[in-house]
Parts: sequence; structure tokens; C-alpha cells
Amino acid sequence: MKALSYLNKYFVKYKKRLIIGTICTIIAKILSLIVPILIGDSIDGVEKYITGETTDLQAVKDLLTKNILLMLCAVLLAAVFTFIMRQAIINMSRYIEFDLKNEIYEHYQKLSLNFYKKNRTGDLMNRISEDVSKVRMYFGPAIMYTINMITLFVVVISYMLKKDVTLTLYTLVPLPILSISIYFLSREINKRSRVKQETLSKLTSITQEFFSGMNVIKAYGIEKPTFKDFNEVADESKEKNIALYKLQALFFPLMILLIGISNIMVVYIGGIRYINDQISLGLITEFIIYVNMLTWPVAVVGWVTSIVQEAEASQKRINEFLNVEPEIQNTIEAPSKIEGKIEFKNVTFTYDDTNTTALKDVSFTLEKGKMLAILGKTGSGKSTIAELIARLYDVDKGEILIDDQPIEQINLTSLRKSIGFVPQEAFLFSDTIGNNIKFGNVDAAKELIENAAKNAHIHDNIEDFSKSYDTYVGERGVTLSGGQKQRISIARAIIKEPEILIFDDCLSAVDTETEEIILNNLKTISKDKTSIIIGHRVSSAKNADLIIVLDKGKIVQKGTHDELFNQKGFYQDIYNQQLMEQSAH
Ligand SMILES: Nc1ncnc2c1ncn2[C@@H]1O[C@H](COP(=O)(O)OP(=O)(O)OP(=O)(O)O)[C@@H](O)[C@H]1O
Repeated sequence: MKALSYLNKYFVKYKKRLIIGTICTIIAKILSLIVPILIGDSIDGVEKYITGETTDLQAVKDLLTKNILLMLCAVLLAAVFTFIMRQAIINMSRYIEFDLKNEIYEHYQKLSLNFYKKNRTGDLMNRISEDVSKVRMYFGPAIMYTINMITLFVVVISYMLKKDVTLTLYTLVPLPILSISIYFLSREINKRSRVKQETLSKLTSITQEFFSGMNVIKAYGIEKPTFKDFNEVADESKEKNIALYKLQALFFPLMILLIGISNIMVVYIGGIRYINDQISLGLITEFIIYVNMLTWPVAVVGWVTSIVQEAEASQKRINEFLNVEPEIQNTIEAPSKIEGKIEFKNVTFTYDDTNTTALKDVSFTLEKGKMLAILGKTGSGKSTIAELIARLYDVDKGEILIDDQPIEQINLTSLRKSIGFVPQEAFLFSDTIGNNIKFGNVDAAKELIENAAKNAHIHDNIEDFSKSYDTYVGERGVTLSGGQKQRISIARAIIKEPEILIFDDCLSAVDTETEEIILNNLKTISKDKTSIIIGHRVSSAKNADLIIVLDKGKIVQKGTHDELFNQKGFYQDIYNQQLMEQSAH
């Protein structure tokens, strides 16, 4: 219960609902106890008339009418209180589920990129959905049935003991057996349902992958082997499902068997005591009803125990994530004003998940409003520089200064707000094109959106769609080409009007002519902004104020286009190579 104690704050927050729920349960249970008493009383009344103890038929009829009316009132009131109780407690569990999901999601947002590299998406999703649902069961059904059970036990058993101790003891003997069996059964059911869930996740992932990669499957004509893979996993899922339902099928028969035994005990022992004139016929009837009233709560003891165990395990997993401290901490509360000067001083950086040293002793200074181009072979560390400027990671050695201040001493939100980052892989949300661009500036008016799109040279393309900027992209929307996605992503950065613009190889999917137009537009847009262009083509670098060439994480060349063009090395090589390619066309 240690992990679950984390949730006590929610009990405090929703104490009113909990108290109302508890009071209503107690009242409902007391009311439900009245019914068997009245039935017993009615049977005793009828028995007295049959045995000739009384001859007043009208009095018996009056007694029955009175008892029926009272029963009706008791049942109605019990139903009302049970309804309020369920409303209070089950709704409480839904509110807590909502709060907990928000708490986890908020925490996820604070965690650094490294956390996402180290944990699988499925695992992150599971904790916010599956695990939270398990915890909800603890707040909802587990609490509700526990209150229900305790109240019923106290009220009913104390009443039964008051009426007949011997009969009570005999009647209750099978109930602990029921409780223990249900506990073990539920534990096994939970174990199997976990396995079933895992195979289901596997099946979902494999199906999802098949759908996403359908073009590759068809192009390679591998429908049959992929169907075989699918079939194997589907077969495994079927087996696990059958194994689970076989066990679940035992639940109710077991309950019926043990209730039956309890009922037989009441009839047998009660019968003997009735023959010996120790109890009345009405009491036997009352006891039969009590036994049936107690069976579900007794079965629930086992079920609730396993729910609590499951919730404990889930909350432990949730706590593991909630206890992760964000690696990137914002230590400065006040917003920072950012001008845009960037300086790297002997920066060395190693990705700790793969232990790859991506940057080695990198130093450069980029004045406010200037343009830096970063070139280099694939894997040379270009994107890493961009990620470090946005402080997605902290450096190991050396220092990054923004406006002559260590990056750690700048308000993180201000820093990220001042950067327009176009990543290497354009990511668009399943929303309209307009909203995808507006993402960079949510309050942007239509004109601004169109302007940004024009500068990213995508406006005409968008206008060609029947719904223009209201066209949906993503799963159920239009399929955009790689170059179109990149340009929408560029428009998103432009509309933000940031102090620092970073384009991480984001023109790779557009032709050289379009690249030229966009680069020309960027020259105007980024006139007074600091901009960084990462790429493989000289065309994107030649207008830069500073060019750096990276090789295996080290700066191997640094200078302007004219300087590097005249130097032997990577820059001259790719310049000549690309010149040859162009003349070949
Ligand atoms: N998140 C990460 N975790 C671990 N290693 C990484 C991560 N990102 C990049 N690396 C590694 O760091 C090195 C530099 O990668 P980086 O992405 O900065 O190169 P790049 O020059 O931008 O390459 P490309 O031109 O292919 O985009 C590579 O060896 C890469 O495998």
C-alpha cells in the first residue's frame, strides 16, 4: 500500500464525495436489512394462522398489507441511497482518474528529450491509460464495495448473531472459503488478463505497422509472409483469450456452489432447530435472505484484494515516472529578453543513451542577426548543435552562451519561445494546414498565415487544395509530399517571428529551384534575426556570414564562402561536385 499512499491527497480533495458515499451506503444497507425482517415477520404471521395460534384472518391480512407497504418504502429508499452512493463514489473515481492523467501528462511535458529516447512510446502510453484505469478501480469499485461490505457485515452479522448464534455460525462457515477461492481466482484471472493484454498490444502494433508499411508490403509482394506473421500473433492472442475466459467461466459457478452450500446449511440446521422449537419459520426465511445478501460482499473481498494489488503495482509504475526529475531544469523564474547572439565555447557533448560523443571541442561565435551555415557529412553532429541551442540537452564540457549569458541562466520558456526550429523530419499534427502553421503563433490572423506560407513557397500549393488552408492533413486528410510537409514546417517557424531561426536540413526534399526561392525569401525574413541553416548543399551556405564544416563532431573548417571556397577541403569538394551536377543537368 506504500505506492498507493501517494494518492491520499485525492481522498482529501474529494472528501465530501467520500463522506456522502459512505453515509449513503450505511443508510442503504440498514434499509435493505428491514426487508428480510418484514418477510420473516409476515411468514410468522401466516404460520400462526395456519397452525391455529390465531384465527383473526383480517389481522393477518392487515399485517401483510402493512409489511408489503413498508418493504416497498424501504426498497425504494435503499435504491435512492444506493444511487446517490454510486454517483458520489464512482464519479469521484472518474474525477481522480482525470486529475491523475493530467498530472502525469503535465509531468511528461516537463521531462527532457532524453527521457523519451530511453522509454518506449508504448510504455508511456500504457502508464497514462492502462495503469491509470487500474488505479481508478481502486478509487471506484474497490472503495465502494469495501464500504458496502463492511457496513453489510456489521449490520447483518450483528443482527443475525442477535437472533441465533448457532445458526449464524453454521451459515457463515462456507463464506470465508468463497472469499479465499475468489481471491486466488481473481489473482489468476488478472495474471492471464495481463498476458492477454500484452499479446493484444503485440497484435495491435504489428497490425499498425502493416498498415503504415502497406506500400512497402505491396511493392515487395510480401503479402503472404506478412499474413503468416499476423496469423501467428493472432493465434497466440486467441489462445490467451481462451485461457482467460476458461478461468473467468469458473467465477459464477463457484459463487453459486458456495451460496448453495450456505443455503443448504440454513435449511438443514435451521430445520432441525425449527423442529426442536428453537426458532420460527420466519427466521429461517430471514437467514436465507441474509446469506444471499452476504454472498456478493464476501466474494468481493477476494476481488477487491486483487484490485488493490493491481492498483498498487500500477501506481508503483506511475510513481517511477512521476519521480523522474526533468534533466533540463529551469532555474530562472523571470522571463529573459533574448537578442540572439550565440556562442559555443569548447563544447563537448555525449548522448548518454548510446554513449556517442556527437560534438568534440566545438567553438564558434554568431553575432545577433547573423547567419550561420553548418555543413558536414551525415552523422557529423550538425543536428546536435541545433538541439543544444534549444537546450534540449545540457552540455557535458564547455559552455553555450546566449547573449553572453550561460544558457542555463536564461529562462527556458523565453529561450524556446525565441527559437523557430524547423526539424529535419517535418511533423504535422492531424489538423488543418492553417492550424498546423498557426501552431507557431496561435493568435495569427489569416493574412499572417498566408504570408508565412508564401515565404515558405507553399501558398500556391495550399490554394490548389479544395479547402485551401482548411484542408486536413494526417491520417484521414490529404497526403502531403515530403517537400510540402517541410515547407509547412518552415512556415510554422516563420510565423512565430522568433529572434533565432534554425533550419535543420529542412530543404532536403525540395528541388534546387524551390530551395533557391525559399532561401531568397529567408534572406529577407531573417534580416535582423540570428539564423542557422544546416544542410548538405553549398547553395544553402553561400549567403551565410559564417560557415562551419563538421567532421565526426569536430569543426574542420570555419569561415565565409569566399574563404572556404579557396581552401582545400570538404567545402571546396562539395562545391565542385555540386557545380558539376548542376552543369550535367
Ligand atoms: N538522440 C540521440 N541519442 C543517441 N545518439 C544520437 C542521438 N541523436 C544523434 N545521435 C548520434 O550523434 C551523432 C551525431 O548525430 P547528428 O544527428 O547530430 O548528426 P547530423 O550531422 O545532423 O547527421 P545528418 O546529416 O544525418 O542529420 C550520430 O553518430 C548519431 O548517431
